[in-house]
Amino acid sequence: MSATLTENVPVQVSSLDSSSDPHQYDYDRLPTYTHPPETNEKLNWAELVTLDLSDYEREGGKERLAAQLEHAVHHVGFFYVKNYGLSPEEVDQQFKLAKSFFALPVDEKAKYEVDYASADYNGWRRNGHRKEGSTRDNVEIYNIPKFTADFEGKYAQPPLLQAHIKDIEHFSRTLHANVVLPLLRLFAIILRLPDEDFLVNQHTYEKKSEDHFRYMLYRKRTPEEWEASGGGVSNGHTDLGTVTLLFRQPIAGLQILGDDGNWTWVSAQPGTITVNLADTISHLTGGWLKSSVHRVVTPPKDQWAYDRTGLLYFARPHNDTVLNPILDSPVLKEAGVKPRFETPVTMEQWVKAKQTLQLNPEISAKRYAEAGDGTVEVLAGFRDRKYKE
Ligand SMILES: O=C(O)CCC(=O)C(=O)O
Ligand SMILES: [Fe+2]
Repeated sequence: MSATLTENVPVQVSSLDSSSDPHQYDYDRLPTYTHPPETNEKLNWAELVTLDLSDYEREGGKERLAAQLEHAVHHVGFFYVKNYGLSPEEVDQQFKLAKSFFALPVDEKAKYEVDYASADYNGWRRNGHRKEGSTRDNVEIYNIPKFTADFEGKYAQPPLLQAHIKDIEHFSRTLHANVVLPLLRLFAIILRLPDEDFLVNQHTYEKKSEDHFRYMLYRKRTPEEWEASGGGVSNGHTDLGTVTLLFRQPIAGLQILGDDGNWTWVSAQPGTITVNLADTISHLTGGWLKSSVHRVVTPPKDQWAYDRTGLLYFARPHNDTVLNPILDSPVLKEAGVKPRFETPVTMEQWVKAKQTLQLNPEISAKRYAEAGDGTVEVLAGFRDRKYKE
């Protein structure tokens, strides 16, 4: 079924066919991407803070932003950022590439299919991989690793993306430099760490880590298909890394589970990226920074006829980071946080354990069934659980 790429064997990166038109993938020759209209339905929207990152470099800016963020990262796990240093044109180009990539024939995309069994998520994840109600999921994913020596030559890109690889690299690196690293300094300020760069030093771009940039497509469905999917497009989950960045797109669907047990909808704020905290930053703070439970559900009816296209960036610490609570934070000391694993676990082990469950629904189902209490041991005594309605 899948044409997987073998790790460690350098793959010849495909170049444009010399006989073909070298301009065939120019942005102005690709199909246009326009955001679908927003819903008119009244939904129970989450109230989230918005950080203006242009304040970051100003005198006292970091402290102002940290104060604004403190409640959100401890209790909510979700917020927005704006003014992150990429132009609307650059963002639109990436939406265009996402749309064009998913429009490629299945056989073409299958050449880049992920290696599910090895829990290697870079490449294309096909739709229909997971059961959903009485049907199967309709979500496609394309993951691109960091642009560093560790990944060079390991993942071939289709000619469409290869033609724009410099822009994709610039986009990914900018998100890391302009959003991920500043946020990590704000977290350090909130945790009152003596070294503001403590977390930054565990997340440098050049050292090996499993950060990745993602195109995602939730394909539109017929009313019958939406009914059959049973309402839950993705199950409630926490992301496995440090933070996840989600570009604004207007199809409602993303929901957050609040402390009060209620799900609220995340709205599409113009010019923003939605950020959610994920498991690793929670492990590093013994649960003090909140890895938020979220899910994507069937959109409101007035949006059923549209595809939902996602651009995401997943930030993660270096693979050799040990996921124990940071020792020199007065905030964590006061809170008395404890390690979340029975024995020390590295990021590399954590990624493998969690991705094995995420990429292999049958393994996940079997292990949940064995536990029998709605939970599963991911690794070293740390358990994930199912989140129901
Ligand atoms: O598409 C979204 O809004 C969220 C996707 C998500 O939760 C994920 O990919 O982990
Ligand atoms: Fe997620």
